[in-house]
Amino acid sequence: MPALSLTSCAGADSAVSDDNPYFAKIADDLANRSWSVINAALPPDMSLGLLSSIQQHNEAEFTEAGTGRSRDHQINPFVRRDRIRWINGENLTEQAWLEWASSLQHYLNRRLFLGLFSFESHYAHYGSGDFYKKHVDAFRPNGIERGARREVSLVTYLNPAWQPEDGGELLIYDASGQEVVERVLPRQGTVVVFLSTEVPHEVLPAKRDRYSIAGWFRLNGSQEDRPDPPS
Ligand SMILES: O=C(O)CCC(=O)C(=O)O
Ligand SMILES: [Fe+2]
Repeated sequence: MPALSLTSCAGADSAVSDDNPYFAKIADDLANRSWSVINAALPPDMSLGLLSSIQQHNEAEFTEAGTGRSRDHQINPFVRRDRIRWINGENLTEQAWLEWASSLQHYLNRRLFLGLFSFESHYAHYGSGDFYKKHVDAFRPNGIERGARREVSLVTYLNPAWQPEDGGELLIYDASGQEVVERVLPRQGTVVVFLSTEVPHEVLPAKRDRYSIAGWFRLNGSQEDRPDPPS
């Protein structure tokens, strides 16, 4: 059902200058089934740089991750246990990551007319035993909610040589949330992209330190009385 709401415009592709070979596959997958998993999609030097960047930060700089936005924000250790640190482009690797995400954003806007407006992302560290229960990253607008809703989620993994016995798999469910349609090993370079309101997913308990980045492309949340981003 969600796939129907996306109009894919293959013809526009030829006018797109980005030649990242993975972007077309991501756009096709989003249009056809709302989610995409691509192995080795992030350049290895970027994954390695991001891993060393996350490891250079003191654990004290990471905060317990919560759920819900602003006033509804809650820390709930029964739902998720990872610790996060927002990425602000403070070194060359982080800047390269933000540029990579920005070219994907522009590609998806041109191919699928998504109107993605901004991007935010954080490192996530799941220690041994940490998990994130089944959830969606955003709820469909209900006419009351204000602000820039998360539209497309982007996740990438930083651990080299992750093995099945290390746990921490990402489970992707069908729209009903009942059936697992894909199990993703959190291996360095793998990129997962999905429609934030449409794809229930879950992180199984990790059995060793699991390093990743989770990010979201948002729609423009400007209101007459309030510019986006809110000050
Ligand atoms: O790390 C993952 O595999 C997914 C993380 C996630 O679902 C989230 O941060 O919302
Ligand atoms: Fe999520």
